[in-house]
Amino acid sequence: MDIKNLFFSYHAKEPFIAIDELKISEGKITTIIGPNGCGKSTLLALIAQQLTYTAGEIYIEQQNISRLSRKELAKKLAIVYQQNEAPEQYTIRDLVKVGRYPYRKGLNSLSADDLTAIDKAIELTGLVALQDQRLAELSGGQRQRAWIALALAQETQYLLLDEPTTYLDLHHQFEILDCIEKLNKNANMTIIMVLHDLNQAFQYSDEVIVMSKGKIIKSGQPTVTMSEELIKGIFGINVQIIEDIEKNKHILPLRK
Ligand SMILES: Nc1ncnc2c1ncn2[C@@H]1O[C@H](COP(=O)(O)OP(=O)(O)OP(=O)(O)O)[C@@H](O)[C@H]1O
Repeated sequence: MDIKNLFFSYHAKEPFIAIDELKISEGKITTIIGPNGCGKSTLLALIAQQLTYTAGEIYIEQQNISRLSRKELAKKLAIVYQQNEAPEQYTIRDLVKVGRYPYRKGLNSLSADDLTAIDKAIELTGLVALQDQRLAELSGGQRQRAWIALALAQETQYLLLDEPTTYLDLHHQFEILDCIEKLNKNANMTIIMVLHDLNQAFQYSDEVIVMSKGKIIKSGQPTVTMSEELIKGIFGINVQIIEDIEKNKHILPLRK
């Protein structure tokens, strides 16, 4: 994905989001990090064409995606928001069926392709046994996986996730991140997500994008990009980057 000269403002004055050039690699996991209010969700929403930018272009495979119809775009790119709402009486399967809307014509019944995509999405998210359970009866982690399954049923190359681990306990946070990693590795999906946990960004991302005040400060491989100095500069906290016996790096926040 290529983003060029992207400008956006919620208010008419100066642009809030200002990005000259940003490339997001296909087939990789890219995580956007940065302090509260720096524009992470706004950037995701701009990529997903949920907000109209004042200038700029976003290309997927040389195609300017602002020119695509909603259905065409929904075949290329799916987004899972931080908070998602659906009728509580829906079962997981009902919800996942919604992901087939870009492929459906009118109110026709589901095609064989639709059913295959729905089954695959439910399987990839580990929800086969729970598929007839109502959303109201699910835990936060199961519910999050159900929304990811809806996005998968869209059969897109790109999956965008806005803070997919919010409100989940540590076990379920890792469950979701492992599920996302599997989608990337096994289904070759390009993942663009927002995370607050810097260690999780470190461990699960091929690339990170560091934002501050609507701008991209740095991007690249996490271990190269996220230095102690950069984290101090962006978040105003002292950290130490340490290595465990398996040579994995971890960010250790220090009290001032
Ligand atoms: N609909 C809106 N109208 C006006 N201002 C908005 C709107 N949505 C967000 N903002 C403002 O834009 C800025 C960026 O918000 P955004 O949600 O993109 O940040 P973020 O980095 O995702 O933050 P967080 O980490 O807190 O989720 C904030 O100052 C926010 O108040």
